[in-house]
Amino acid sequence: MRPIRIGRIAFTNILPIYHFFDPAGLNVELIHQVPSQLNRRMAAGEIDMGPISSFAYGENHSRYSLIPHLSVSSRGPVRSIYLFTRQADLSDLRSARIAVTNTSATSVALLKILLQYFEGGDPEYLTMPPSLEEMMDRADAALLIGDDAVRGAWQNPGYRVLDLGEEWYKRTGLDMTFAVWAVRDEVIERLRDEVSAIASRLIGSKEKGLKDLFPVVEEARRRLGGSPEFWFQYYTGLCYDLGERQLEGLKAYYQYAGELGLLPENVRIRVLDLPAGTPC
Ligand SMILES: C=C(O[C@@H]1C=C(C(=O)O)C=C[C@H]1O)C(=O)O
Repeated sequence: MRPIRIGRIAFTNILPIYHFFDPAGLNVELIHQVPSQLNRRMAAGEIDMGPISSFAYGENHSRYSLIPHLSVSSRGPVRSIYLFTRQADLSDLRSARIAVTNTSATSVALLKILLQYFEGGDPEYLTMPPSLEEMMDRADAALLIGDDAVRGAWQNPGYRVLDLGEEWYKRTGLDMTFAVWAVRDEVIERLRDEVSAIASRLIGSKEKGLKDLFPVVEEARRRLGGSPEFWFQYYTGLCYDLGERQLEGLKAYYQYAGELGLLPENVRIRVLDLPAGTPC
């Protein structure tokens, strides 16, 4: 039987879930990609389960289900989804030209919700590879996510940096879920026990990673540099659960995205009934 193909986000944000993930005894293959590629490959049937943009779940809600207790979420600042701008506030960008990274789906739609729904703007968007310098050469502001956002903030040559997790929280008071763990329904129908075993192993490795953050922080530093304090703050500021507060934020995000015509209306969130985890 061919292995179950599991996605893995090619950013340090995911390390607390995967650092201790031991695939021994499971027939799996790990596929590392940026979120937009994971979204595309999951939709094409080339990945069976794994993290995708919450936005991509919304596009495919009729044929995907969610693995419980796993997400990449924040309540307030996320510290790796940044809009770099020459202006002071989001409201100054109502008719700006904004470059958005081609690695994201959730955050691009989140920016549209913030600017169009909450600020009444109508900016022009330009999708580009994640290079802060080239983006700012062509636009008034640049949206970066993941490691590109972290590096961009460290190298920032003087732009104002707006954290989209914080901007969402200020306007809604809700958590924001950027990535969810999805599985294609067709895969569950064939391989329910295998999916369940992998999900339990991932939830277990996350609990170990969050309890024992030090090696996770060391791996992040090996990959990107930065101080231990930075990474401890980063990882403890993120929430990796999919509890009630995250689901409430996700529902609101789908509602706004539906109203703006970015996603279908009435996205249905279906979470598989699998073992319990620890809520944020
Ligand atoms: C917190 C993050 O969440 C992410 C943002 C995503 C998106 O915008 O589509 C998708 C997956 C997550 O990696 C991040 O990338 O920094």
